[in-house]
Amino acid sequence: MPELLQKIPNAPVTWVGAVDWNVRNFHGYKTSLGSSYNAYIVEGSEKVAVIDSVKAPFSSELMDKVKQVVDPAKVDYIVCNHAEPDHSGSIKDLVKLCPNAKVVTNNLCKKMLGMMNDTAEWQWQVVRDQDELSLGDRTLKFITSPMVHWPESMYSYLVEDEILFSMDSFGQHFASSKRFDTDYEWPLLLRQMKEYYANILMLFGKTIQRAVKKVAGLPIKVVAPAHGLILTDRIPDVLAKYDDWTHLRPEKKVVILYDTMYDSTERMAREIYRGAADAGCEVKLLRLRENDLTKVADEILDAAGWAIGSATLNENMMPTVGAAMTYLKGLLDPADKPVMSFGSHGWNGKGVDELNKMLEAMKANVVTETIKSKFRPTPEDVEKCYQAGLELGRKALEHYESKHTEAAE
Ligand SMILES: Cc1cc2nc3c(=O)[nH]c(=O)nc-3n(C[C@H](O)[C@H](O)[C@H](O)COP(=O)(O)O)c2cc1C
Repeated sequence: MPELLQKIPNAPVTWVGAVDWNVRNFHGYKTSLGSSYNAYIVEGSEKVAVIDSVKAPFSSELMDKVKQVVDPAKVDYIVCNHAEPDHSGSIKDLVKLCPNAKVVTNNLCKKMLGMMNDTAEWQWQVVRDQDELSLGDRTLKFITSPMVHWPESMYSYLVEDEILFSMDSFGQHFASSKRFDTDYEWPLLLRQMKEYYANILMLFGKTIQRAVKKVAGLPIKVVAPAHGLILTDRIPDVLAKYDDWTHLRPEKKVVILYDTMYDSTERMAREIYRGAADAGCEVKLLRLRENDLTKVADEILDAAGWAIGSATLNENMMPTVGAAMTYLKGLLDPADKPVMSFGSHGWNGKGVDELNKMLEAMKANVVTETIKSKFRPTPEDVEKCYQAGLELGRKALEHYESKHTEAAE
């Protein structure tokens, strides 16, 4: 498919990745617009490097594209920035296709690739932070970026053309025949980038801040991530958004997550909604039966506060609520956003008790007493929910102020 080879303008770099039009579930993440696995060829005057590879089912596509750009025997280096199989899954085939190529990566990534592949025959060039590799008239520089997204993650930087190969950071799950941010309106790019950040990177805010600081002094004309569109025009906008997201700097927004069997918990959720809205917050009400975890993470990322409610089912919370809590426990650390819990039960209310144990385990910032109702909420329960919503809304606004004041200092 030669039409899908795309060059980065004014640079000896060709995109040779694969577009995954049909993926709708990426280890649980609902990828409504599909994705892409981006790989690149850099042609220096003396040496040629392939940067990253694609998910194994797309391997033959990558091999065909590499052959269209260069004689595989003339590929000197295969750079691996991240060992996750969606980017490293075809390295084994590249190694076979390019008999003279060394796999260039850091020591930890080398070890991980060894645990995922039979690497006995691979030739290696192990690099460290800030090492440079000459391709003749071009230079690749390697910048380690641990925990963006795994411990072995690193950036590659093409010095002369000022291109940062940013691996998972600044990526988006976005299938397209177009390759650049200039091909789309900002709101769509932003939506895909935020959803990706929330679901893949939210836990790594601090390590991403460190990595961004490490490359902040470099001139960067192009950010070429391992998923989605390549950034040329929108780099400052994206960096500003990453600054907000990595600091979990919220909007004035409260998100209420809940599930219900016979609507009593929903009645409570609606009253909390009324209270938080009266406090001055935008409020989102998400019933977890209908809203997937991808949406939950996306909404929580920029929430200043949240509430979580469940009916009691068989002495536990509802499974949809348990799934949301498990997902959020992984993504929210520290869980300093103000939160409250609530729910309806018939006789022992163990569902909300279990929910509270999970809030405790995630060291959540619980700001109101739990509200439990027996079957249908009484007028007193309804009033309690309204007041708790009001309080949650106020705490959320305080949280918003403190996060934005921190930023201004
Ligand atoms: C299948 C089933 C299992 C239940 N298990 C429990 C239970 O273990 N403990 C309890 O207190 N209530 C239990 N209940 C009662 C519900 O929690 C109660 O009806 C509650 O009001 C439901 O809230 P909802 O209207 O938000 O769905 C159960 C109800 C159903 C239908």
